[in-house]
Amino acid sequence: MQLLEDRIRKDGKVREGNVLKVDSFLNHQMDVNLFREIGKEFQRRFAGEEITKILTIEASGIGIACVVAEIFNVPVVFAKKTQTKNIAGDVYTTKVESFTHGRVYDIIVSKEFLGKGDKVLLIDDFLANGKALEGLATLVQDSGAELVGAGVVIEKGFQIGGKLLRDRGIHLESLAIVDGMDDKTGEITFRKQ
Ligand SMILES: O=P(O)(O)OC[C@H]1O[C@H](OP(=O)(O)OP(=O)(O)O)[C@H](O)[C@@H]1O
Ligand SMILES: O=c1[nH]c(=O)c2nc[nH]c2[nH]1
Repeated sequence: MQLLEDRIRKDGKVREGNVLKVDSFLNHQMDVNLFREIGKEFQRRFAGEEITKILTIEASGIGIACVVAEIFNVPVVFAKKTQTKNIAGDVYTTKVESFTHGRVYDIIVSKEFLGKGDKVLLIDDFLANGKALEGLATLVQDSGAELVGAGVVIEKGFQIGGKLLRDRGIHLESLAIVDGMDDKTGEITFRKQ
């Protein structure tokens, strides 16, 4: 998606440890006009698919998932990374290693909000090692819902997640795939799609 690649080149910062910092428009401050264009692009790429629910994971997936859910006119559910009193009880749960927090979370979704009959599109801001999306796919599977596909805003194509998910046969759409980035020069290379 050209608009997104241009924005990453303009405002993205390459950091040590394979981190691309895009917090001025994607996952801290959020440019909702850009989000709307991203949502429309997901709508185009998943046209013809029946989708009844969007599923994401806190925290950084929530903003973009809400805009996508509005465009698809379906509810959005986010997996929580911490057990809270008001969600105790019947939950689907699995372990996810967080890329930026450097720790493992027991993520949870209430059984009330995911189950048989749901046709689920996963949405997230980033795909790196694939832990977050794999965890969400596991929750969908455990719930008996159908996994329609996964949409991510930025895939770091030099990390393993995209390959793992595509090898599992998941319909994955990444709006920008970064194939290389250099923290010394700041250079970012995108995959031609
Ligand atoms: O493909 P992966 O290796 O799983 O990386 C992608 C995940 O990493 C980030 O979450 P993270 O837990 O790092 O931070 P957040 O709490 O800001 O969402 C991002 O929001 C994705 O969910
Ligand atoms: O802001 C971010 N930059 C990244 O490179 C990344 N990888 C996973 N999650 C991420 N979030």
